[in-house]
Amino acid sequence: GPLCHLNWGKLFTWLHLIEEFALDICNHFISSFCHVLYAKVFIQESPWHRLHQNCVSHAHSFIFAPEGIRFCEVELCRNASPVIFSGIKDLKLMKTTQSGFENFHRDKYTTLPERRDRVLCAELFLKWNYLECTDVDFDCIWNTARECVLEAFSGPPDCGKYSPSYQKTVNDIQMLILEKVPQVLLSWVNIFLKQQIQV
Ligand SMILES: O=c1[nH]c(=O)c2[nH]c(=O)[nH]c2[nH]1
Repeated sequence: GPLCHLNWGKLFTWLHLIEEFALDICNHFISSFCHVLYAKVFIQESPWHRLHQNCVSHAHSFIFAPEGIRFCEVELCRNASPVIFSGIKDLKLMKTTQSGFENFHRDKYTTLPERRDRVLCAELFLKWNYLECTDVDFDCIWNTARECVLEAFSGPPDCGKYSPSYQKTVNDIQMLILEKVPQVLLSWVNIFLKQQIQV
């Protein structure tokens, strides 16, 4: 499409942060074409890490790190401020204990028993947007948000933290992000259960 006509070499020299790169692309289309009123760009990183054998970097082999994929969505309307979302997807986490599902509403159709101990294996998706889009340290905020997820999901290393439902954990993650990252306006968090092994 029209992207083929961009000078990719030049664009890549601007590529420090995916959020800034996405905003550059939105600005490019809005400023280049007067009939373009709205632009939306989605970018996700591919976290390939070079393999190491006995502390020697491999010449050509890489491993895809499943540490969560960083992405952003930037929306820009002509004559308006951009809306920037940053997020983490495909973050796989597991708790082998300290997870249950209890105290949920029951009716005559409910068959699911309450659980006080189960293995919770989950894939997380989260994104957030910003109160202000200027002078934002996107890298630092992304790392802090990720630490909030890991901390709220797992609790202290020695004893952990009991989760009575993944919904409660979603809420804990969101509360911690709002507490630790004042630049965040709203956050969206989803936990998809992958496997539930009842204990
Ligand atoms: O934490 C949980 N929340 C649910 O809503 C749910 N539903 C289900 O089958 N297992 C679970 N676990």
